[in-house]
Amino acid sequence: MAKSPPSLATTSSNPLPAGHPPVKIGRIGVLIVNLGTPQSTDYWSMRRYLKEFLSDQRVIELNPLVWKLILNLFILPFRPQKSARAYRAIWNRECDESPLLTLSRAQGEGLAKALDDDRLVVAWAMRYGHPSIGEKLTQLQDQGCDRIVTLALYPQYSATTTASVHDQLFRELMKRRWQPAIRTIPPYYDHPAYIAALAASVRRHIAEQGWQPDMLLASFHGIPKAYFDKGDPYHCHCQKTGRLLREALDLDETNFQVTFQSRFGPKEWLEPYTDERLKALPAKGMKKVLVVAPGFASDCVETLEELAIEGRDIFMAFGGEHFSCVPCLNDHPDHIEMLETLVRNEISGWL
Ligand SMILES: C=CC1=C(C)c2cc3[nH]c(cc4nc(cc5[nH]c(cc1n2)c(C)c5CCC(=O)O)C(CCC(=O)O)=C4C)c(C)c3C=C
Ligand SMILES: [Fe+2]
Ligand SMILES: [Fe+2]
Repeated sequence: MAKSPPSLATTSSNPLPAGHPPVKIGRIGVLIVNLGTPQSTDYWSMRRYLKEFLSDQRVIELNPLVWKLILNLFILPFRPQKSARAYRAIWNRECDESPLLTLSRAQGEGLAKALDDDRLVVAWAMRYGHPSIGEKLTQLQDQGCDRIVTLALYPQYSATTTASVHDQLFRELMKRRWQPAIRTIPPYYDHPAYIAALAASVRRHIAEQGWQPDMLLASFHGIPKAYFDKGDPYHCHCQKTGRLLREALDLDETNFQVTFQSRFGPKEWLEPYTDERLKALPAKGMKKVLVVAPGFASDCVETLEELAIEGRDIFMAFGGEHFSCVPCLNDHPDHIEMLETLVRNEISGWL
């Protein structure tokens, strides 16, 4: 049942100097944020996206001047073509957009419907590219939100992702005279509703495909090992999600493993690497493999291409027989309900 905003101060109840724009207050903005994705798969769109992403010092912790040189000389002339091939293989041709964009919109709409309250305004944004955090912040304030709760759609905290979203949010706030009050939702890697939604998605997928896997790999995006050594809690969060999911599915270490994918650059990243594990499993008699990607709130190039296409090719080339990927939680009702629970819990003190 939709409720009215508690107080909406307008020019009639709150006289303002002549020419001052009307002031609306009293609503709560709910801003969900994912990583971002290219607008198109042409060279310049890919390059723009990669440049913004890879210029973030939370993502690449090298000396900024040295990295700028490497990025411009050795990465941006080549990487856009390589990435574009991957994106073309999974592009949503019906809407002519990246799947991550389609799914983020669906999540925003699903959450707005689930919350169904006139005091709340739901928006979705991307850390890199569009729709940006700044654009959405302006829209929320224009709609009378003087309190904003943000939810970075990364269940496991990492400085490379969650902190980067928060950095950008506060960078945007630095430009504003009248800042809203802010709450940021904590990482939810061990939330019972998240684990239950993941476990249900695995069980559903096994029932649909009709074969029992010899091994379930829980593949998370990697980060450089050096970041973990310096104290990033991401690895621990992934391990805890993995253990809770394994327990929820009643599996043990012989048929469930946590692995890390998406290595970028020559340095060491978190191990074990997903592709190396996929190569090794058939020789150990594990020829039926299922992969779930609990760290990704939405299917994206990393799950649809790197796991479902490249991962399958690798596994089959090394003697695998059955391979399948569990879809991410996306806009499934279990996921929307879990996001709704996180938001309601965080804003309960504001209502
Ligand atoms: C040093 C580089 C990278 C770090 C560190 C990193 C961390 C990280 N990323 C995600 C989630 C996603 N990454 C995605 C794509 C992607 N990631 C990197 C590099 C790093 N990521 C690149 C260069 C790309 C682009 C694709 C490519 O060229 O390979 C995506 C998908 C976006 C999409 O459009 O579909 C997601 C999601 C996490 C969770 C994470 C650290 C925990
Ligand atoms: Fe990434
Ligand atoms: Fe990748």
